Amino acid sequence: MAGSSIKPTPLLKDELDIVIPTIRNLDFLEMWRPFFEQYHLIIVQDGDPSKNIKVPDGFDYELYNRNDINRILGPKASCISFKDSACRCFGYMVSKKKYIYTIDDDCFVAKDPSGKEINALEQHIKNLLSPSTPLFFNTLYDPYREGADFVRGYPFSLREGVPTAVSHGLWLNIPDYDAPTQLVKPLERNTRYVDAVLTVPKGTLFPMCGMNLAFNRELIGPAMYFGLMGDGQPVGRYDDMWAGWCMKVICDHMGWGVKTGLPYIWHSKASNPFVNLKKEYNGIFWQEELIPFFQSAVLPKECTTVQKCYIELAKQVKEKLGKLDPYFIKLADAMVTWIEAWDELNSSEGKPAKLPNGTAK
Ligand SMILES: O=c1ccn([C@@H]2O[C@H](COP(=O)(O)OP(=O)(O)O[C@H]3OC[C@H](O)[C@H](O)[C@H]3O)[C@@H](O)[C@H]2O)c(=O)[nH]1
Ligand SMILES: [Mn+2]
Repeated sequence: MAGSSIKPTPLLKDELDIVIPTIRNLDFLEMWRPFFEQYHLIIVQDGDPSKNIKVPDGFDYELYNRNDINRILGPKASCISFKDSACRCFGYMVSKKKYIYTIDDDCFVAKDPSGKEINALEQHIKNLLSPSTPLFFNTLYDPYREGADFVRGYPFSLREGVPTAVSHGLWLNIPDYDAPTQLVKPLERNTRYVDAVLTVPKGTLFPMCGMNLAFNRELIGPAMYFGLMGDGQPVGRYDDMWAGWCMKVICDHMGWGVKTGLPYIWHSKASNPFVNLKKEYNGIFWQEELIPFFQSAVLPKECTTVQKCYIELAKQVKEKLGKLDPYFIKLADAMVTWIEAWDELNSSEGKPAKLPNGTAK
């Protein structure tokens, strides 16, 4: 019998949204079409709302520009950054799905060492649907992967693992370096494909990059606020870092896991290191204080939901980081506004009506 031409239904087809921040164009979607076409896209158009962003035919999407964000959130729109990829978190807020995958518009399909095209989304879904092991390190990496397992000495009481909240993918070609590193090593390219998925151990922070990132929105969505960055703010390119530090403290508190490693994407554009240095310089200085803050952050046992954890964290940011710079007082307030907006849009009566395939109502 001739091979069936029926395409298998992609995993989580109706339970996952792909969120793309863009200030450029969406031509990269052509390369992702085989992997993305059956998923719903949420495009967050940054910059000039009067610019028309063309979405390639055949994709099911909703597109939000700054006018839409202002219309939907009203005064609470102040917590969504402008002129920074941090705007992507608006897409997380308006989604109704259980899972989110977010990808930058200069990220393309990479190839594994055998030359096979990598379906990054499929790998992220596998990562999210299998447990994490933050409480005890498995030296053979992901024990739930085909052909691997827990090694001798791994406590059986811990082999069930914990729910996975975040899957952090990596990048071939242009690595996600900060500006100083980019300036020192302008020609460095990441050519090393490491065939591993690791759980970030409990109590350990890491620099989360938003370029190739997936998460369980029902678990950790309210903590995935990408902060106040870009236009009118003293810092940029710390959007995903801020979210990653808040997220990890909350995941550790809630007993959830965070994975990093596969899948790889091919990152094609190196952003301008001098522009990046201007955006980053406060962040590079402040992070020497921010990391000890997050490392020592304790959430009381009364914080039984992500929203409660996040509000408590915002309180501690205001109390302890407000003296570092008044920016953190503004950021702490924006964190609270984010949760208020999240709860407003995600309570049953608060959802904005949507048009299929196009801009929001
Ligand atoms: O003002 C802006 C600038 C960019 N975008 C969109 O964000 C995505 C990332 O932009 P780009 O590829 O130019 O920046 P990178 O330096 O490579 O990105 C890294 O650092 C910033 C972010 O944390 C990002 O996630 C990192 O990968 C891209 O889709 C742009 O169109 C924007 O919306 N507004
Ligand atoms: Mn990029």
